Formats: sequence, C-alpha cells, structure tokens
Amino acid sequence: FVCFGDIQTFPDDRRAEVIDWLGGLLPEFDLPLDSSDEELREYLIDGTALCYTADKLMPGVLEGVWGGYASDHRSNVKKFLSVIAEMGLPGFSVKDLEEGSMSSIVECLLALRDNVSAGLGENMSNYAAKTPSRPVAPVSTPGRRSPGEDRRRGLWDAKSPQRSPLLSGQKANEVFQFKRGQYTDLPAAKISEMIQSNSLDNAPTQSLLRVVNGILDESIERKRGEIPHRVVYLLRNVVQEIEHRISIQAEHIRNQNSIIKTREDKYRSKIKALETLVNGTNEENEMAINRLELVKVEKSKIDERRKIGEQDMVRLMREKENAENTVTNLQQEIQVMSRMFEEYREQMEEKTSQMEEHLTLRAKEAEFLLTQSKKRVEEVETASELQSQLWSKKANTFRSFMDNQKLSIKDIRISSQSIKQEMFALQMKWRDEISNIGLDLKGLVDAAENYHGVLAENQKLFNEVQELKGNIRVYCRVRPFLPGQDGKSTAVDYIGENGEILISNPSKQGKDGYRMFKFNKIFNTHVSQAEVFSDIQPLIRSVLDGFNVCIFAYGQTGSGKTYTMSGPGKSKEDWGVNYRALNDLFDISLKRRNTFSYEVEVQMVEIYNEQVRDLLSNDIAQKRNTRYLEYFST
Ligand SMILES: Nc1ncnc2c1ncn2[C@@H]1O[C@H](COP(=O)(O)OP(=O)(O)OP(=O)(O)O)[C@@H](O)[C@H]1O
Repeated sequence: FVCFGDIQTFPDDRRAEVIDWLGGLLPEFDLPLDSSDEELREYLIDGTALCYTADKLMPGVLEGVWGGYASDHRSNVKKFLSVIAEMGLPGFSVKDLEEGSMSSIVECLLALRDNVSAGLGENMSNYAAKTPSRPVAPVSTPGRRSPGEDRRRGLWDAKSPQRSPLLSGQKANEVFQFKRGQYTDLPAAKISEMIQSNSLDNAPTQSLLRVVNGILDESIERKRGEIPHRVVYLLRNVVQEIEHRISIQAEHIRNQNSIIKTREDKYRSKIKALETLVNGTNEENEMAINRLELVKVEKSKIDERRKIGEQDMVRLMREKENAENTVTNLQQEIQVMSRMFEEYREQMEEKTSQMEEHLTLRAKEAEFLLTQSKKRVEEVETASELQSQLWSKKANTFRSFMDNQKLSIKDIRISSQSIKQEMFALQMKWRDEISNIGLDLKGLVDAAENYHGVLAENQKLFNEVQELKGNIRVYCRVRPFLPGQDGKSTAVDYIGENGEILISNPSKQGKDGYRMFKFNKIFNTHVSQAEVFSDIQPLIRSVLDGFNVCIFAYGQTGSGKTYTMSGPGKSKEDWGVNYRALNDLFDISLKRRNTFSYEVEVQMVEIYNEQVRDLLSNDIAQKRNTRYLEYFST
C-alpha cells in the first residue's frame, strides 16, 4: 500500500519504516507495523537479528567477527556496531538498545538500509531475489535530462519541470512506499500523480530502485515463460550495473564533496591567516615606522654621543697629558720620598741600634730592680708576718676594747634613757619657759613701742636743743705757728671762755690797737681734730633725723681750712670733720638699719675765681657747672 498520510514524520513512522524493512528482509521477523519501541527492543536486544540483517545485506561482512550467534547478546550487538562503524554510518550505544531511546537504533537501521540500497550491490540483488515478486504497473517514463544535468542535481533520475516544488522529500518518499506486487494494481491517477509530482526529485534512490526492481519483478512474473531467462538475467545484470554505477557515482560525489569541504575549510583558514597577516602587516608597518623614528632619534643621539665622545677624547687627551705630567711629578716626588725614606730608614736603624743598647741597659737595670724587688718582697713578707702578728695582737686588744665598748654602750643606753627622761622633763620646762618668754616678748614689744615713742620724743627734743644752740654757728680755730714762723708775732691777745677772742693790732695805738670778736666757740691751737668734731657731731645725727645741715670752712689762704676739714694725714686721729662726719653718718645709719633705710650721695665741687668745678667728674668739660655757680651766687 502507499502511505499518503501527513507529510510530517513522526518517530512512530520511522519505527514502522524499519519494522517494514526488517519484515521484508528477515523471514522470521513478524512484528506488526504499529509495534512499540519496547516490542522492537525485545526483538533486537540479543543482537542476533542485527547480525543476521548485516549478513543478509552484505554476505561475508561478518566473517572473522561473526562466527555464529554468541550467547552474550552484547557481543552480537558489538559485532553489528563494528560493521556500522566501518561503513561510516551513525551508530548507537548498547545501553540505548537495552534501556534508552530507540530513536538512535531506528535511525541507524534506516541509514544502513539507505546506504546498502544506494550501493545496489550484490547484497541488494540477493535481497531483491529473496523478496516475493509483486505485479508491476506500467510506468510511463518522462523525458530524461542529460547525464551532466543529473550530476549537478546530485541524482541520476529525471524530473519534469512542471513538478510542484512544494512536495517535500518525506511526501515523495511516502509516494513510493509500496508493498511488492501492487504496481500493476495502482490506479492510473496515482501513477499520474507520481509522474507529475516532484516525488522523483525527492525520493531516495533506494525507493526508486525498489520501484524499478518491483516493476521488473512483476513484469517477469507476468510474462513468465515469454521472456527468456537469458534476457531476464541480462536485464537484472543491467539494472545491477546501473545501481552499481550510481553508487560509485554517489561515492565519487561524496568524496568530491568531502574534498571540496576540506579545501573550503583549508581556504577559510588560509583567508583567516591572510587577514591576520594583513592586520599584522599593518601593525608591523606602523611598528616599523615607529622603529624607524626611534632609529632616527637613536642616530641623532649616537651622533651627539659621538661628538661628546670626541670632546671627551680631547679632554681625556689633555687629562692624559696632565696625568702624565702628574705621574712625572709623582715619580720625582717618589724619588725624593724614597731618598728621604732611605735617610729616615738609616736614621731609624741608627735609633734602633741606640734603642737596643738602651733597652739592653734598661733590661739589665730591670733585672737588677727585679732582684732588688724580690729582696724587697722577701723583706716585706717578713715585715707583713710581723705586722700580721702585731695585727693579731691589736685584734685581740680591739676585741677586748669592743667588749668594753659594748659594756659602755649598755651603760650609755641606760644613761640615754635617763637623759631622754630628763630631756622630756626639760622640754616640758622649756615649753613653760617659752610661754613665759612669749609673755615677756609681748611686754618687750609694748616696751619697744613705748621706746620708739620715747625715742621720737628724744629726737624731737635733741633737735630742739640743736636749734636752741643756734641754726647758724660760727667756730674759730686758731692755727699754731708753722715751723719757721716767728712765735712772738701773734695777733691773738686773749681767748675767752665764752667764745671771745681779742686780737691786737700793734700798728694802732690805744683802743684801736685791740679788737674783740665773738664766736660760738674758740678752738685754741692745741685743740685736737676730735675735739673740734665733738661740737659738730650732734649735727650729723640731725642730718639722719631729716634736718638740713651745712658745714663749711672759711678763711684766708694757709689758715688751716683743709687741715680742719680733711686732716693732715690718713690716720684716724688725723681725720678732719669730713671724714668723721661721714664715718658717723654710716655708723648711725647701720645702727638704724632695722628701722630706717638711708641713701647717701657725695659731690665734690671746687669754687675758684667764681668758677665751679665737679671734682668727681672724669670729663674735664663737664667739670664746669654753671648750676652750682648760680646756686652759690644767689
Ligand atoms: N691746727 C693746726 N695745727 C698745726 N698745723 C696747722 C694747723 N692748721 C693749719 N696748719 C698748717 O698750716 C698750713 C696751711 O694750712 P692749710 O693748707 O690747711 O691752709 P688752707 O686754709 O687750706 O690754705 P689754702 O686756702 O691756701 O688752701 C699747713 O701746713 C697746715 O699743716
């Protein structure tokens, strides 16, 4: 029958195709077309059906590996798979056959079928011979194309140009799915459809050959006896030869395709390599340009370096000349130094010999000293023994002394305790006395306050006494005759008790020959410096009490002003009024230092011919001081 079903191929259809093929090939294969995968697996799993199929299609192909059925089903399956692998067909794994999907087994068997059918070899003829003959319907043959055109299309059979291109290969394949012996029973419309459609274009070669063989078998069967066996044999051989040539051609085309594909891959890889090379060449060009630039830069640098090198060469030549000169100088210096060194060496050798002699003497002296020191050591050892004996005696004495001292310390401790007790009693007594002293001190403070009051009163009274004595006092000191002066020619006639002095004038007669002067006091010629100062001394105390005091000497030249104010010498008895006044000033200020603080300033001024000079100034120009002059003149 012809399957004009849906053009879509389902796995069930592929399985049915295999079942159909195996049913035609193997007499014992009796599975129905709608058998399941598991039913097909159960039939094929021991591998014997597979091996038998291969042997049927290609007798002797399992020689060497076949050897009959094996008890191990896996071995049979592996033998079949080895044949499939040798043919370059898609195989399957034993595990798929045992428990996996049956699709790979189905596809493998269909590929085997197509491959063997395309080969149209001996196996196919055998296969065809064993299949039951079917009646073949007369098929009109359309016009055939040229063999070259057939080759371009990849198939040998002719196609009419008006065939519909919409029919797919599966559809065309189904168009040629016949049960044998039915070609003659096909309706004319169906045959016309087969011829008009493009089924021939898309049908597998095996199907087409099957049609040819089927029609041939049917025709021979129908014309049994009419066609001679020779013709039948010839016809079969011609068909086989055609199948054989087609298979060779297909194989050749496949080989060509594979060669072209290999070349194409090779050319593609070459194109890729060339593209890479072109890209690389561009990069290399850029790199070469960059390198060229770098080389130029390097060249300019090298030129500069060469110039610098030449300059360095010149400089080095000069330095070399300098160095040679230096070397020459150094050689000369070395010669001088070597001469000096030789001289020095000779001197040192001389000194060394002297030192050796000296050291020999010193060694002898040292040996002598060593001998002496040994003797001394012996003496010292003897003396130390004596000393140690003496020290042991002293130690005994010291021990007895220490024992006595310990006893003494005990006594001292007892005494110290008693002293502590006494000290404690004394402390208590002192405390009482200190408290009494505090009370006495308070009394003294009160007394001192009273004393200060009394003292202030006393000062006040003292200064009042000074004022009563007179704010201005004039004393007269009579200078004795100087050596060489006539002692009889004195003008002092009388010196009274109350400051009167009578001066005689021999050039005048009577009353006019005498004149009386009155002073606060008259110091006669025998009066000492201390006696003169004793009348002035209270005024110094008035100065420290805050009163202004002025003491000055007045008299003609040589009358004794300097003698009275400064004194004739440096001894304390010779001190004049100035020295004594200053001495009292500092004495009283020291006594009062806890109560008062005094500052003392000194000026030495000379007034001569109405010129005032500061005698303490080092600057001669500054000595003249008009301020004093103004002061004194007013
Ligand atoms: N009281 C004296 N006792 C002994 N000698 C005196 C006495 N007074 C003055 N002389 C002597 O008289 C001399 C004159 O005295 P001094 O130089 O003191 O006088 P002067 O007044 O300072 O004179 P001038 O104004 O010239 O300086 C000196 O030799 C001095 O020793």
